[in-house]
Amino acid sequence: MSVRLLLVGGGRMGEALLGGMLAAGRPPEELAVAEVYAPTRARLAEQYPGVRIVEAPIAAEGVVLATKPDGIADAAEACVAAGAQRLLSVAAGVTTDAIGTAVPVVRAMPNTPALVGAGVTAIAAGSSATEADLDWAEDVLKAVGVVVRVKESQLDAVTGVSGSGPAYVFLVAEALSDAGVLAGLPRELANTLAFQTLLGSSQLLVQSGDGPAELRAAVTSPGGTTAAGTRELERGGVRSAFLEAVMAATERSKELGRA
Ligand SMILES: NC(=O)C1=CN([C@@H]2O[C@H](COP(=O)(O)OP(=O)(O)OC[C@H]3O[C@@H](n4cnc5c(N)ncnc54)[C@H](O)[C@@H]3O)[C@@H](O)[C@H]2O)C=CC1
Ligand SMILES: O=C(O)[C@@H]1CCC=N1
Repeated sequence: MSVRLLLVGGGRMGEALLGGMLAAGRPPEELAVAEVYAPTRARLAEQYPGVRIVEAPIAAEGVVLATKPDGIADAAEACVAAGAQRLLSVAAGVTTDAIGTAVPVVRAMPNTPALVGAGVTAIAAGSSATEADLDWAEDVLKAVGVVVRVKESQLDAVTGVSGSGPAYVFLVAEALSDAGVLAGLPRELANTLAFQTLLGSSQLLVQSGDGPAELRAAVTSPGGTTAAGTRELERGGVRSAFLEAVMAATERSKELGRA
């Protein structure tokens, strides 16, 4: 009997999607994971009871391909040979043309906050994928966060912003906490202040409808502490560092697609 959804690759992204879908209430019996690495299979089996954990692809109505970019085309072929009806690839850079299987392919770029239901995923249809395939992909992914539809040509830039984005935010979290310690606070307190500030600021940004410049102005009293701190961030080139980081990640995504 074929499974509803097979995840191929139970690594960091595959597990974020798996954990997020289960937390959102998807029944474990509908899900399977194909993972080549035995210790990972053992860990997943223990952590996610009810989910079928296998070594190689099995027949599935739909498949999420979450192996490394250079293994995606082979994994796709193996899934189609096993009876997959449609594929959703989350690999950075690899185009749907390069995957080029006999079944429809949707390409997506999710991010790891999917694990806590707060991901954002952009999806794009390959040439043989229909609106119904995009609806299917959106249905799978909306359980773990916001889903947006883009042109496939935009996915490298999406990767630079939101696929890799959590790593930039975690770096900011580390730096803000380290700065608190430098200013004399105990680590645990600095972590609480830094992490909750990131969470609260993100919620305010998304929920208030105000733009970041407006919200930043509301924190910045004339001649006050924030203006003094912001001047140092600008002096350190933080804005330009973000521009360069996203451009470098976008370019790297394109390179992965050419490899
Ligand atoms: N980690 C992230 O934040 C994101 C990753 N991605 C994409 O997700 C994919 C996976 O990335 P990660 O999870 O970070 O890598 P990872 O290395 O943590 O996971 C890959 C997993 O696939 C397994 N694997 C390799 N070949 C396989 C095969 N033929 N069949 C079954 N399992 C196989 C590996 O043993 C490993 O557990 C990549 O293509 C990446 O571009 C996309 C968005 C975000
Ligand atoms: O670093 C990477 O290549 C993957 C794709 C986006 C996030 N992680």
